[in-house]
Amino acid sequence: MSRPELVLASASPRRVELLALVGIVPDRIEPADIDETPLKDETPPRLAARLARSKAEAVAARAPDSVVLAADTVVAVGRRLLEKAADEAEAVRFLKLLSGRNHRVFTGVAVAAGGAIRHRVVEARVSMKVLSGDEIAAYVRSGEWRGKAGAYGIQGRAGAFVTRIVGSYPAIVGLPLHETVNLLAGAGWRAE
Ligand SMILES: Cc1cn([C@H]2C[C@H](O)[C@@H](COP(=O)(O)OP(=O)(O)OP(=O)(O)O)O2)c(=O)[nH]c1=O
Repeated sequence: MSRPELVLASASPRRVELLALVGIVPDRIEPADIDETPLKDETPPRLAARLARSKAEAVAARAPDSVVLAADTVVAVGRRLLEKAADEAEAVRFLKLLSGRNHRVFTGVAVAAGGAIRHRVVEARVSMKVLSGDEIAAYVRSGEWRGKAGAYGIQGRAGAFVTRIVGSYPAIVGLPLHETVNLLAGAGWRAE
């Protein structure tokens, strides 16, 4: 029996690269365009779950016979929730908040198949060294922060800012691989 089509509901190039590491190549990529505004008093893990599910549902509505995979990554520091920075000034603010502290990264991953949807939320804890004003300015100039939750990329230059992580590294980069493979297997989809 042939496998159903696998659709990745994401515009994130990192998610494609992470899937490739475990031998998963989506048949199609169709980013979901949804409103990512948090609800009032929504916790970071609930937000990551809701957005991952909404992205998967939005694309599954147009591809009911496919297996649809989506994810969402948010950063939480203290009581603050950090999504993607809108501009350089916001990126500077985010990096000042993360400097010399621990924060948490939550990635929700959702798989929709056959009218059902299942999800997981994976947490990682990240410690960052104290960042000087010059380091923040140089990092923001590099542009690497664009399109990344919390305005940094652990897989890039900001990897040198990180002193310790507890939890899933691929979840920080945008997709927890263990949970993703399990969710896909639960939906009857396995890599060849
Ligand atoms: C913390 C962190 C996040 N990120 C990325 C992962 C996600 O792509 C992005 C968070 O934004 P998301 O809204 O999760 O995803 P996206 O906008 O890139 O793509 P789509 O909504 O279409 O799926 O931040 C890194 O690449 N490295 C990091 O260290």
